[in-house]
Order: sequence, then structure tokens, then C-alpha cells
Amino acid sequence: MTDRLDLAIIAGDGIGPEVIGEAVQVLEAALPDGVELVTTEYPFGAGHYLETGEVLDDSSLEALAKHDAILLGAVGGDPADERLKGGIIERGLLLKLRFAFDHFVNLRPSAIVPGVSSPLADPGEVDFIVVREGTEGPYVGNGGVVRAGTPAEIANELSVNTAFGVERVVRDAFTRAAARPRKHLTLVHKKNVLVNAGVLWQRVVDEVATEFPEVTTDYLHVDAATIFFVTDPARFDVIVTDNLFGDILTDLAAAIAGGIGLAASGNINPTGAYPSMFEPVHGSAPDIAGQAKADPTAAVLSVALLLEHVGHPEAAARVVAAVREDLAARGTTPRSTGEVGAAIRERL
Ligand SMILES: NC(=O)c1ccc[n+]([C@@H]2O[C@H](COP(=O)([O-])OP(=O)(O)OC[C@H]3O[C@@H](n4cnc5c(N)ncnc54)[C@H](O)[C@@H]3O)[C@@H](O)[C@H]2O)c1
Ligand SMILES: CC(C)[C@H](C(=O)O)[C@@H](O)C(=O)O
Ligand SMILES: [Mg+2]
Repeated sequence: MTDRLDLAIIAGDGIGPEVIGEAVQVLEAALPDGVELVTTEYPFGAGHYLETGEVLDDSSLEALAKHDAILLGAVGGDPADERLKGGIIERGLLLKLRFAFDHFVNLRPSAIVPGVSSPLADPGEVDFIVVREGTEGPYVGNGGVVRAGTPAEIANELSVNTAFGVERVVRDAFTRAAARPRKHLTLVHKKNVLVNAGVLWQRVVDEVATEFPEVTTDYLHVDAATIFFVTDPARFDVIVTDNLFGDILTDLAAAIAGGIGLAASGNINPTGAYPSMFEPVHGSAPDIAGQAKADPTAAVLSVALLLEHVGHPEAAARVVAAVREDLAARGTTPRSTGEVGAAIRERL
């Protein structure tokens, strides 16, 4: 156990600072006695870019690399703002961090717990994790446009899948599956169409499976997986999938498990070579920003993932328990961001 947690905070844009304010207070309340929390706030985000022209330069990356972990709210501005076009913030900040710090495991758990109202009538016992590859796929920025703006325009976005990248995330997913009661892993891909990448993913799953005889496996095409997310989500235990499929599936997972305001994630570098980064799955939600309507639970549960990662599993479990108690007691009366945060802290 470290006796000091040196945390970088990027609160970001929109509801980011609102939910991070609550989450950091929960972190302070949850840390074991004797562990000192040292925080450094970084101003990055769309707002900072529009004010200063700075997105994230290499010296900032170097500074961020020195922390034990990063807690991020959400970054991104109004999608209609011309000055932010081209994914300046999404690619230049968020993905730059995930790539520079080699966050190859994008961990996104989902569970339907008492008190949560799922849009599904009879979801069964839903408790699964998506292990989304975080550094490859169509996200790498390998593409381009020819004859831009003409009727003959061609726009390419190449999906990069390396044996090295696929194997390390698949191995991580098997390790997580082996540690769970049901020990089941589902590969989600589109190997009937994306045949080159699909063959690689399936072969790697089959090979790594021989090292984990206790883990059962199956395969679903991503389109069929979306059906089962709605008709039978209880069938899933651990899902391993590529960067883009994982992005889409985890918003769907959030929707069935009580809403995007509850969905947490960790961008993890399991080697420890760089700090891992924890953030809600949701974005900056410009439609509700500044109205204290955002649910901070996803940010609070991201703090639980962070605590687990930095070696405080008991504190993490306390945060999860406090959230679950709060969810169980939640009625239908809307509460403000601050009220939810305070209620969770009271239960800690
Ligand atoms: N990790 C990130 O920083 C991240 C993730 C996703 C999107 N984004 C960016 O955020 C901006 C907005 O994206 P979007 O609208 O597609 O997705 P979004 O997740 O911000 O919002 C989608 C919907 O969910 C609601 N919502 C989101 N979080 C909520 C919360 N905590 N409580 C209650 N409701 C919540 C919003 O009000 C909105 O109706 C874009 O610039 C996008 O690129 C950033
Ligand atoms: C904002 C965007 C780059 C990001 C992603 O696609 O990974 C977001 O949607 C997420 O799920 O974290
Ligand atoms: Mg997403």
C-alpha cells in the first residue's frame, strides 16, 4: 500500500468539472487513514483550447506521466462549434493520452443492481465487463482523404490490428475472466466481414484459451451482440472486443444498466509504465452542463476503479457499496449533482 496518492485531475468541459468535484470528495473520504492525497489540476479541454490555443503538448504529457494515476471528467465542446472540428479535442487530447500512456485495456464494467431502473423489463442478473482494446483499431488515425469536397471524394480510416496489440488485451481479458465466478469470455467482432482482423482476433483468442482451460469461450458478431445486450444481457461475463466495437457496445451497456450517468471506465496500462486514467464513459453533455443535473455516479465509480488499481481494494469496495446503497434508496425524485455526491459520501 502506498502512503501517498499523487493524482492528476483533468476535470475537462461541460459536466466534467461538476461530476469530478463530487468524485474527488468521495475519493478524499474513502482513502484509508494515513494515505495522503496530493492532487494537481490540469486545465485541458475544449474550453482551455479555445482560450489559449493549447490542446496537450509534449511537456504536459511528461508532467502527467509522473503521477500515480489520472482522473478525467469529460472533454469536448459543442459538436456544432466549427472551431473544434476535426476531433481536435477528442483526438488531440483524449486519444493522445490513451495512446501516449499505452492504455491498451479500456475496462468498462456494467451491472444492474437493486434500485437501478433498466429499460429492459426482465434483464436477469446482469454483471459483465467489457475489455475494450484501447490503442488500435480504427482509432489510430491511419487514414486520409483524397479529392476532398468533391463528388469523387474518398475517405479512409484504416483499422490497425497487430498480433502484439490483440494478444496483450486478449490475455488481460482471459486473466479477468479466470478471476470471476462464471469464468466466461465472449469475443465480439465482425469476422464474417472484417475477415483479416477477425481471423487474427479469433486465432489469438483460441491460442490464449489453451492457457486458461477453466475459462469457457464463445464468439458473437457485433451486430448479434447488440441483440443479446437487449434480449439476454445476463449471458455475458467478460467481453473482449476492438476499440470501435467496444466504444459502441459500452454506451449500449450503460443504457441497459441504468443509464450513462452510472457507467465508469478505466484506461489501464497494466504494465505500470505509465499512469492509468479513470473516467466516466459519458462525455461533457453540453445539453445539461451548468444545470447541476449530471449524475456524478459514473465519476464516483471511476474513482472506485482507480482505488482498486492503485492498491486500495478495500476503499474501492467501500465506494461501490456506498453507491449501491444510494442506488437502492434512490426514488424517482430528481436530485442535483451535489445531492447525489453528498448522499454517497454520507453512506461511506
Ligand atoms: N471521455 C470523454 O471525455 C468523452 C466521452 C464521450 C463524448 N465526449 C465528448 O463529449 C461531447 C458530447 O458528446 P455526446 O453528446 O455524444 O455524449 P454525452 O455522453 O456527453 O451525452 C449523451 C447524453 O447523455 C446525457 N448524459 C451524459 N452524461 C450524463 C450524466 N452524468 N448524467 C446525466 N445525463 C448524462 C447527456 O445529457 C446527453 O443527453 C462531445 O464533444 C464528445 O466528443 C467525451
Ligand atoms: C470521445 C471519444 C474519443 C471517446 C471514444 O470514442 O473512445 C468516447 O466516446 C468514449 O467512449 O470514451
Ligand atoms: Mg464512447
